[in-house]
Amino acid sequence: MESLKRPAVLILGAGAVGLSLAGRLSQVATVYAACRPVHAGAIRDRGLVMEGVWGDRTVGTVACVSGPADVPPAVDVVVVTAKGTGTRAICEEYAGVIRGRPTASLQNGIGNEEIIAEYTDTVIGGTVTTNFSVAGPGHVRVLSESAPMHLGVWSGGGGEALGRLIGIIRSAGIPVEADSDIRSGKWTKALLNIAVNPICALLRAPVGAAVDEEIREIVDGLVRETFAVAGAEGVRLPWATADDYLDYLFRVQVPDFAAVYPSMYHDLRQGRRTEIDLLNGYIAALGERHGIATPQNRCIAGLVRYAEAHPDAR
Ligand SMILES: NC(=O)C1=CN([C@@H]2O[C@H](COP(=O)(O)OP(=O)(O)OC[C@H]3O[C@@H](n4cnc5c(N)ncnc54)[C@H](OP(=O)(O)O)[C@@H]3O)[C@@H](O)[C@H]2O)C=CC1
Ligand SMILES: CC(C)(CO)C(=O)C(=O)O
Repeated sequence: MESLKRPAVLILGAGAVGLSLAGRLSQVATVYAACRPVHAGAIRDRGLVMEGVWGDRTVGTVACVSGPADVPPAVDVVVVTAKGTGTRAICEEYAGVIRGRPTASLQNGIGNEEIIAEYTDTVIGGTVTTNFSVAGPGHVRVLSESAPMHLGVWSGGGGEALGRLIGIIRSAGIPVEADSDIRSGKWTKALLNIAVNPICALLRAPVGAAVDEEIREIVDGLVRETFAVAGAEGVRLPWATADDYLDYLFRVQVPDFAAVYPSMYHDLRQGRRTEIDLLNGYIAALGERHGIATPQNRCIAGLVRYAEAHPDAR
């Protein structure tokens, strides 16, 4: 007989994405969120405040954890939403919890699932094409949503776990689809981040800045180089050519996110390391390996690294 137990989800690295997800999933699951004390304190005091397209509400049922000792054995599935710069550290910290449990990543960039796979057999890759930000302690804002979440088995026999996780997310009312080629899915999402995240972070501009004639030419170069590198890596993207993707980017994605700031913008403003080496920096490094010139990605990655290191430049 099917168990009627409420599923239990642990979210590792709960900030803009993870707390928003925790707020929604807590309608249908028991949710534990590993977050920083500033969020945990506010959430314990008055609940998690959510605003935007995922609903305006205060959620009183998210349980914040401050270390693996706080995590109960009943957890069924783990979802990592830390920045890619913190994936290894959080996997190390929660290694005993992750081991033996299906663990999903909703992070941007390339390389997180490989790290998680060092800690558990069943890894689920994922993407989320929605804009989240932290408005204050224990307070998140969800603005534009452009596509359903995508989840797919990365490694291990995770078909059943994938189905369960999709069921939980869908029953919370979040649009989600199974992706039979999540490696390509991660690259597909990365195209958008490569195209707009560093530019908006450096210019302190929302995504709509990409339509400016001068900026559009740079975006064009970043995307063309990424297509060339993806081709050399044997990644199958849903668009046959860079021009086809650029058409989608400027017709759908840029308008959907025109007024909002991407995650890398917040990283630079707050003096945090960015995910540049999982995005444009990764393309530049792979390009070098394949003998493909990636001057635009090298240039933008260098500018972001400089801004990371020099407070006056951000
Ligand atoms: N924001 C967005 O619109 C979107 C973001 N993404 C991706 O999702 C991922 C998360 O992004 P986002 O939510 O914006 O990032 P945030 O920085 O808002 O959230 C991550 C949170 O995890 C915390 N954290 C890191 N390590 C630990 C730890 N060991 N224990 C407890 N807390 C920890 C961070 O704290 P601290 O900062 O102190 O390290 C931070 O509060 C990224 O890969 C991003 O690119 C994907 C789609 C949209
Ligand atoms: C889709 C987008 C641009 C939403 O903000 C994102 O992935 C990010 O901010 O990193």
